[in-house]
This record gives sequence, C-alpha cells and structure tokens, in this order.
Amino acid sequence: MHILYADDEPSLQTLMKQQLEKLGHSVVICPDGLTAVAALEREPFDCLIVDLDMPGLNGSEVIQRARQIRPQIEAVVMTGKPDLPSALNAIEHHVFAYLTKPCSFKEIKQLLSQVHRRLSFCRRLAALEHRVRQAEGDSVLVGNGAAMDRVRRVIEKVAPTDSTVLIRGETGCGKELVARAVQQASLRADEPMVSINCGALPENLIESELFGHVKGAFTGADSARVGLFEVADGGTIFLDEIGELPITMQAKLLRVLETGDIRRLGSNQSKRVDVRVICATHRDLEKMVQEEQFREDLMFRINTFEIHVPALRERTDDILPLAKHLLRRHRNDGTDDALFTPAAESELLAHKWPGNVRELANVIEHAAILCDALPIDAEHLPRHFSRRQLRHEVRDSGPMTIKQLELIAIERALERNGGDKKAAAEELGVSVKTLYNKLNSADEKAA
Ligand SMILES: Nc1ncnc2c1ncn2[C@@H]1O[C@H](COP(=O)(O)OP(=O)(O)OP(=O)(O)O)[C@@H](O)[C@H]1O
Repeated sequence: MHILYADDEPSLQTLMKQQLEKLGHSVVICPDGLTAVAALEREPFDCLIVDLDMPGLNGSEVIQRARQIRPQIEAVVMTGKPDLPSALNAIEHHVFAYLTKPCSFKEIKQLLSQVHRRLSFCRRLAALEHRVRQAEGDSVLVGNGAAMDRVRRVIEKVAPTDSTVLIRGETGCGKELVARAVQQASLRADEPMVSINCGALPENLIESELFGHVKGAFTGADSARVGLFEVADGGTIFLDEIGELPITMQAKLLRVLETGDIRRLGSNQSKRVDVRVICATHRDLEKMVQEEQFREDLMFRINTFEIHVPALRERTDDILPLAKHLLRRHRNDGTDDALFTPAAESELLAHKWPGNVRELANVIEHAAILCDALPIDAEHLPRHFSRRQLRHEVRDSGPMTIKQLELIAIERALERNGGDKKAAAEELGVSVKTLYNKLNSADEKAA
C-alpha cells in the first residue's frame, strides 16, 4: 500500500519508515499537518497514519481534509495522549483504528493487513458495480411521445414516496427499466436495489431466495443464507413477473408486506426490514384473481400505485428514437441523422412489435451485425420482417394456401399475446414445439 505517516516525533518517523518499508509498503513521512495535506493533494495514498497532536493542523483536521481530497482513504489515529473527545471525533470521521502509543509492530502489521483487506474488498465491489451497470445497460428511458411523457410524470410523482408500485405492460415493453427509474428518482437511490424474476425459480427455492434460510433448514442447506429482502434492507426489491409467484408464496409475501418482518426458512426468529417493493407483471391479475390463481388481498396490497407502460405499437413516435438509441449500444460509427435508410425506417414503423422494445433491441442487434457500413437498410433486418411482408402479400392476393392461412393465425395469436409463444401456442391449440416448427418453415420459405 502507499502510506502517509504524519507525526512530529523524529525518532518515530525514522522507525516507522524502516518498519513499514520492510513490510513492503511505500511510505511518505510528514512532520506536521500542513505538509501532510500538501502530500495528500499530490499523491494517491491508500492509508493515512496520523498523530493527533501536531503543529499547524492537528491530526483530526488532517483526517477531515483527507476525506475531502480522497474519500476512499483509510485513516488510522496513533496518539500518545488518548482521550474520550478525540476518540469520539475519530469514530465520527469513520477512522479505521484508534491506536495508543507505544504500539507494537505486530499490532501495526495486523492492522495494515486489515486495511488492505478492506481496500481490496472496496475495489472488488466497485468492479462488480461497474459490471452490473454494464450488464444492465444504461437506464435512460427513451421516448418523447405523449405516452412515455405520461409514464415519466407518474414516475416523478410516485418515486419519492415509499408506496408499493405495480408496473404493468406487455412483455419486453420496458417494465424493468421503469422500475429502475422509480428507484433512481426515489429517496433510496443510493441504497441497494435487488431484482428477482418470480417465474424463474422453482417454488422450493424461491422462499429461501426471498427470505434466506438457516443452516440445515433443508437437505443441501449446508450454510446459512441471507435472503434478498435482507440484502435490500434500506433499499428496494423488484419482484418481476409477480403473477408467476406460486400461490403458497403469495401468502408468505403478503405477510411480509403487511408486517415488515421476515423470517429465514427454518428459523423461528423474525427480523424487521425496511424495503420498498416494486412489482411488475404482464399478466391480467384481475383475471387471475377470478380464476383463483392470484390472491386478491395480495393484489390490493401491491397495486397501491400502478404504472402502465404502453406497448410499442401504441407509441409509434418512439420507434425510431429507440432504434437509434439501441443501435448506439452496438455501433458508434455513422452519423446520428443517417443511421437507417428510409426503407428500413418504414419497415420498422410498419411492424406491430408483439415483443415490444426487447424485440426491437434484438432486431437492431441483428442488423448491426449484418451491416458492414451504416446506414442500416431493410435487407439487414431479420427474416420475420419478410414474413410480415408475406402476410400483407397474402392479404392482397386473393386465393391462398392453408399454410398461408395458418401463418396469419399464428401472427395474430402472437400479436394478441404480446409475442409470448407459449400463450400463443395454447390459444392456437398446438404445442410450443409445433409453433416454432411452423414459424421456422415460414422463415425458410420467406428467405
Ligand atoms: N423506453 C426505453 N428506453 C430505452 N430502452 C428501453 C426502453 N424500454 C425498454 N428498453 C430496453 O428494452 C429491453 C427490454 O426492457 P425491459 O427488460 O425493461 O422490459 P420488461 O417489460 O421488463 O420485460 P419482461 O416483461 O420480459 O420482464 C431492455 O434492453 C431495455 O433496456
């Protein structure tokens, strides 16, 4: 580590320099507070070891300046005159340790290895946060049409409250992005937001994922585990696809939302958590309540405030701005006003986007790979655009084959079900596999 040692005792200065260098650290020695601050302004130190009683600026003042110059620095106080006020002051300034002179080198060595561990932990955390930000993509809500403006206004209103929010809309229309926008505009923006897809985990795992478990709670629970509600304490939890939550878990979630108490699986002790809940679904919860697949009391508990994210086909004004924004995720060549040819633009505008912005993102990624030099042309768009063309041709062309009729039925079922192939297959009375086979053979025919 790069260490700054500030102390006005010459004998200690020489000794500390020798010993710290022996431990493999690089050390700068300063005899008073002012030179210490000048050194802090000049060099990126990892750790500051400081005497309290020094000429010029005292040790506490040096620590305060250090926090302003380099907030991540760890500070250690080493004083010959320990007293309560200076110890309290050290705590207030988040000092790593408060040592009383004389202290042994064994003690200093141990302390510095703890500082080193803390610093490398902070670096790993920063690297992970960076990777998460990259994986999530930016959180800009693109779209200036009236529909997205309404969504933005609602977000502004609800974000600063602690209300539970239910985000509704078709699959891929941007519900998770809206959830992130609510969190970022909330008073909890600096606290963690954790997300879970309630449909992605089997029933037996979801409880432990949400609430944690104690060691031995079930076969395979070799160690205790913290649940997402505890991880999100002070922050926000995003329950995506809430409509997929198994009915037994719905009762447990309702209890947590009403009491604020969670209990790890296998434990009989509760813990109070302060978590804001944001849910999202593409399902018709009211219909699910009627069909007894979703608890009515839970629906009323989570829909205190609803945000409806419109489907992309209901906000065609946003298609081209979104297409440009999504293309910039992959390409930074070309000029912003000539990223798509008029032919490609009219194809994008004519499409019904059953899979919404996610479908658009996939189409743009596909085109960005195929196109060597921008602008993107209609020929770079995927084959299902040709399938759509085929449908129009079929409509205009009088006689048609059974296969063509079948294709129209499939396209309509997909549109009605927001691109959800499982739901479309159910509606059409075929298996998902059959649906895929039919779509693939239509693609091949159109190619
Ligand atoms: N308004 C928008 N501006 C920019 N990007 C958007 C917008 N809406 C959606 N996206 C992008 O589209 C993709 C899908 O969005 P998101 O995951 O938020 O949809 P979703 O409704 O939560 O989907 P699902 O129903 O499958 O959970 C993401 O890559 C997201 O960044």
